[in-house]
Amino acid sequence: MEIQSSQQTKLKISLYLNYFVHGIGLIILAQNMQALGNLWQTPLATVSYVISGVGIGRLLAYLILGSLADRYGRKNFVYVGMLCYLVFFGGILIAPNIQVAYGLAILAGVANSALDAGTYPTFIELGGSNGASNILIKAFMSLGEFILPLLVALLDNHQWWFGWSFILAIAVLLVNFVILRPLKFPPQNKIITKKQQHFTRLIGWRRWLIAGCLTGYGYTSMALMILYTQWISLFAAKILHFSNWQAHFLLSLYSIGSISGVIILFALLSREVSETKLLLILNSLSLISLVLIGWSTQLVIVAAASLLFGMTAAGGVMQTGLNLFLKLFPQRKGLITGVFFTGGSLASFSIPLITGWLSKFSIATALHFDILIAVLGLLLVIVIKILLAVVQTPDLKQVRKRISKLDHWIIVLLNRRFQAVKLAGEIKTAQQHPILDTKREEQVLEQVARQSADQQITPYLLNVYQQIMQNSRDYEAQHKD
Ligand SMILES: O=C(O)C(=O)C[C@]1(C(=O)O)C=C[C@@H](O)C=C1
Repeated sequence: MEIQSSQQTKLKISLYLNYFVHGIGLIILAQNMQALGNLWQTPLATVSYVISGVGIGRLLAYLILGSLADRYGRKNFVYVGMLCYLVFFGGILIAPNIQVAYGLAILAGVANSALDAGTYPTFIELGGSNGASNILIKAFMSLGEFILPLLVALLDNHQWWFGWSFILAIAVLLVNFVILRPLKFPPQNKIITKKQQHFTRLIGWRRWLIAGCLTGYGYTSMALMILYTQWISLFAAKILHFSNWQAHFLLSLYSIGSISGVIILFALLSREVSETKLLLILNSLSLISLVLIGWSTQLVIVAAASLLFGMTAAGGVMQTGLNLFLKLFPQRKGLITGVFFTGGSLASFSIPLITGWLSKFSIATALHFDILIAVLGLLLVIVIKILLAVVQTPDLKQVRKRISKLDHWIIVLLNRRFQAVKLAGEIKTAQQHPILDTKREEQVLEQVARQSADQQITPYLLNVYQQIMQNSRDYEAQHKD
């Protein structure tokens, strides 16, 4: 069931459009603090408290929605994300008080989680080159984050209603609903490449360790960016004694670096450059640039290092980590997306708290903490690289141990299946229905084909199931009275 390439392009555009809206959603509350404060008749600090609801929503929803997305289909979750955002953008404009606004902010966090759980796995399942498309998600988010402040300033200059920026987001979402509705998503959970099959040889503690490292990487990769964007301007002004303009310009350089980083990374991943190699290079470079920022006092060096840091730490390196994670665990892509971004959400939540405390010693300490995070991130990537390099074919004894463990579960489940089948047989006898139900058997086989994780295995699974059902019928016939 290949999707036509024109359909694929439409699907990609539609998924990207959502992230343009998401980029707007990320900063729309912060950009309209004054107007919203007036609307709810509350001070700015209270509006800022509402913004924290988004983080809570994400933390609550990522794991739950991620695992559900594996069961109920990607498209439904993209819909849920869009719908939640629609309610958020519309609701904020008419929220009667701060409590309702807080609830809506939580909903924005849920929207974020649902979109991610539906979208990232889909891009991987569309196949193609190394998940390069996932990197462009970052570019569309940046586009939204770039356009919104300009729009807010335009509305403000003309003293027009601030709500128009919310209406823009609603309009894009509505148009996107129309675009998305007829589009087909790729089949879920197929192991596609030879390389991915190679990774299924990774068993036992190594598999768990890699999963742990990649989850940790979800935390460090997000923490790296959050910390820098929060403290760099203050650090430059107070510690390096740069002018106010220079201090803020560092953040702009970081953004320019980030956007060029996305383009470079997209090109490299499209050329099938290995993800682990990229992670290693990018994390080493961001560590070097942070060291330069932390210890140089020269404007030119700090400025160049900020550009490099944006390029390497905020140019899609997080998405690259997730791509790798998804390829290693292709059966539960939704759940993996949820786990990875839960790490990221924990970073967004904890870094402001930790660095707030560190800044009591000095702002330099807060910024230098980013170097520690960069070292940690690099170490995680090195461990991942080593573990993947030593993936070897396990010996016969190990494989058989694994087969025996799996057989144990299969037997438990088959026992339960036969018990249920017996019950079905008793009901059919009572209602005078025949034992054989061809239509039902077709449904069972369809479900097997749909849920199979690997298309190459599907015909064998279908054979096994035909045998199981034949034995079920025999069992039902034997216990008829
Ligand atoms: O669903 C039933 O009616 C069953 O008896 C179970 C079952 C099965 O094994 O799945 C067995 C025989 C029928 O032909 C259809 C399905």
